[in-house]
Amino acid sequence: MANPDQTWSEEQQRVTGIVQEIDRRIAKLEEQTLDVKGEMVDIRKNFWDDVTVNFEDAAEAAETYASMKQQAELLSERERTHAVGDKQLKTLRKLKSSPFFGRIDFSENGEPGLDRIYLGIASMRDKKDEDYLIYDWRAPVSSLYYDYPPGPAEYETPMGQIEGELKLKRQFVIREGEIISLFDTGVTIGDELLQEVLGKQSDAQMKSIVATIQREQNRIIRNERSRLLVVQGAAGSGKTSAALQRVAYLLYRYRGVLRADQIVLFSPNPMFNSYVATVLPELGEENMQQTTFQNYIAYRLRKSFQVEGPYEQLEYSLASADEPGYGVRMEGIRYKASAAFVRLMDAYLESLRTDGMLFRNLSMQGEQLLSGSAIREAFYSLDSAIATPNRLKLVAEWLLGKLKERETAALEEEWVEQAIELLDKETYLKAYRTLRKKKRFSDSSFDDFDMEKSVLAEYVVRERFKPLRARIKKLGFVDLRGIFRQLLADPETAKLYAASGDALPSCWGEIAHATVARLDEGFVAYEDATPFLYLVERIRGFQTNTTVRHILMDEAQDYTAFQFAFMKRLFPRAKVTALGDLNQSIHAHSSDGSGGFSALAALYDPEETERIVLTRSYRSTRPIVQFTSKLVEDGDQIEPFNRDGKLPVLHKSTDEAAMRQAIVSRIAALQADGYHSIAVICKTAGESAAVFEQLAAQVADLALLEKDSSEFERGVVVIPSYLAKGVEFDAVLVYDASNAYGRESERRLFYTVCTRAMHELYLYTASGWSPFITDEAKALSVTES
Ligand SMILES: Nc1ncnc2c1ncn2[C@@H]1O[C@H](COP(=O)(O)OP(=O)(O)OP(=O)(O)O)[C@@H](O)[C@H]1O
Repeated sequence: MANPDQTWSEEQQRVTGIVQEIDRRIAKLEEQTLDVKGEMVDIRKNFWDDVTVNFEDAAEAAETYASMKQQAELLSERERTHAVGDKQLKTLRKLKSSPFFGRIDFSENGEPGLDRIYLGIASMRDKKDEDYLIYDWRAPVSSLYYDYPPGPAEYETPMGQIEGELKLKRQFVIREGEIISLFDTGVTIGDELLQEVLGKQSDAQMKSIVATIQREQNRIIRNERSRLLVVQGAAGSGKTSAALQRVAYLLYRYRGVLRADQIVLFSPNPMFNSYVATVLPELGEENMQQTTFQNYIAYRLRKSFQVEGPYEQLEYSLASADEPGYGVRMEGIRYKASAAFVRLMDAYLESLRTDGMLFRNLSMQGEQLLSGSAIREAFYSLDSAIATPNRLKLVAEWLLGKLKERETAALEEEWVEQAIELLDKETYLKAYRTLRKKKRFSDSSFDDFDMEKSVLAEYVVRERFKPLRARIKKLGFVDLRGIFRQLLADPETAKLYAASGDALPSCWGEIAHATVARLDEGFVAYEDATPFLYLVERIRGFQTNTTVRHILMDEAQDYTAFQFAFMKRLFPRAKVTALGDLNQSIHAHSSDGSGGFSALAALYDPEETERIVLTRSYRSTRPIVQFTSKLVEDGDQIEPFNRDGKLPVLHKSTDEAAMRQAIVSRIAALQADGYHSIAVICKTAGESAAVFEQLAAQVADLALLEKDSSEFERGVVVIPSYLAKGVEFDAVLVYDASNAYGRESERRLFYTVCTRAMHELYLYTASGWSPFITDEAKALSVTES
């Protein structure tokens, strides 16, 4: 920096100038929006005064309708203008506090002069609307800021590559229109600002990282080429942050074409949704749709079955090791998640083209109209080259024809007359109106007794057959549960469809038997839910969603090969961003690697697939990252961001009561140090509830987080291990870090738990230590008792 004081004062002058301009615009916009608001209120208040209501004849009614429509359009146009003004106001108010966070000076090859570019959360032009005072961080030129140190640099624009030299890169922290700090940076985004941001205490809400996006993260954010973008990133490497910034980028890049509701973020649980909900609004964008895969499954199956959720399955896998059938179920969970099972199911579905479809009898009030085997015959008499869903549609049409014949015959039946007599006045009138609408008769002809009778008979019969008609239209005559069950009822059946080289688990017979028993009780275990739904959709025709253009799957390591295959079919037009960390795979199905990203990548053309690896971890202090990276096998690849802090503490107590007491004292000490977000992480929900009970009396405002909690709370919480995924706390206290985390399948869960800590990490035991805390890890921590 040439002369730091002078630089500072020049930059401050610029800030002040921009703030004045923003003030002017805010005042003008406020006035305008107030006017529009007034007009809206007026229109609403006087809506009916300005509409001439007259329904005397058709012409008058048409005029009334036209004038109502005009008023409504005027109102919605005003509402739109108001919403746009409101959005602009919000952005301006944000810019007012901190107009920009970065500056780059760029000299384009072959062009005279130097472009001085200031970056902020939105663009703003000068008074004359000629030059940019601030560039949006998502503008093409802004990527220079994230991608290059001073020196040769280039960026992509829709018109092609621009090359040149970056002469200066400067960072700012500006609050309430005052520059708090300012520094020129040599490398990528300077450590100073990151130190400051990361050193802060955690919030109940995730924050935007717009000012400090790292180069690798920028590649994720701005990626446009790939159909599938896979991000493998260490714990705390900013996967979720990058995903949210990516949504904001896409909304900017494709503004006018892409709407926020065409982007879906699949997150691990409802609480996580609340945790990330403010990032986009903070950037002046609308939130994308957010959901969980479980939500979708439950929505589709809950009418017919009791469906298990992923966390119930997890609880079982963590807490039921002593129950009979545990080993078999765990093996079943692993196998049913695998790509091998997708292949088996595909082969089975293919075989149904020529044999094996099951149909229900079509009956109504005790009368069988058609037997399942007759329907089956009709199905298989159709050309097997026609896809199953289309064949079913043809069968449905045929059935509707049969139904029509049956309805005609029914018109003469005795029950019809009785039913007509029992019609109440309202139904009678309804029948009259419906038929009049269809112009079956005039007012006078309704007096005709025979006509009336025949019309009412038709009505009565149609009503009686209505549910059956609806069932046929919805293909309810296909015995989907039976078809799924058939694959399992005889364990030998599956062997016919397993691809060569794909062995069935050795205990397949027991797995199949247990699955059938559950199905017969109307219960669908979580591991069966996606395969069953896959079968349903493949047979009936996938209910695809073609409006969604982007899906982002956070914690993607927890999805099964089956779920990936399902999602691809469900959103055929969507690009996919899958973000995960194989070291944090916590579901039992992941232990054979089948839930990993290879299953996902196999679904897409390698040409359209890109993979980005993030190894730098930002969340935790260096001592915590160094400690936690010793808990997993390939941990030495994880690079800590250089932020200092205390060594993790291993606290050993003589018994559980002493352990709880130590935890209570630690919470008090952490609070005295000014930490607000503190988590006691237990292994299971059951243990969390018990620990909460015991601690609640001694820790003020202690909260228990459960799988259905929808808000991520700040403060002191007790939380089960798997729910802490994706979120972070100032300090983490791991309850019972003993052999309770002992099985190899629990290693990643243990790693996930410990990596939730930003500033301080404490592990407690009243017996021995978990085998995952190796001597190397112990050497990187402090032991106390
Ligand atoms: N470029 C960055 N600038 C500032 N903070 C960052 C940056 N990248 C990540 N962080 C911070 O690091 C923390 C972890 O980020 P995030 O939760 O996105 O990581 P993750 O990879 O999704 O983690 P995990 O897999 O462990 O859930 C957050 O507090 C986030 O704000």
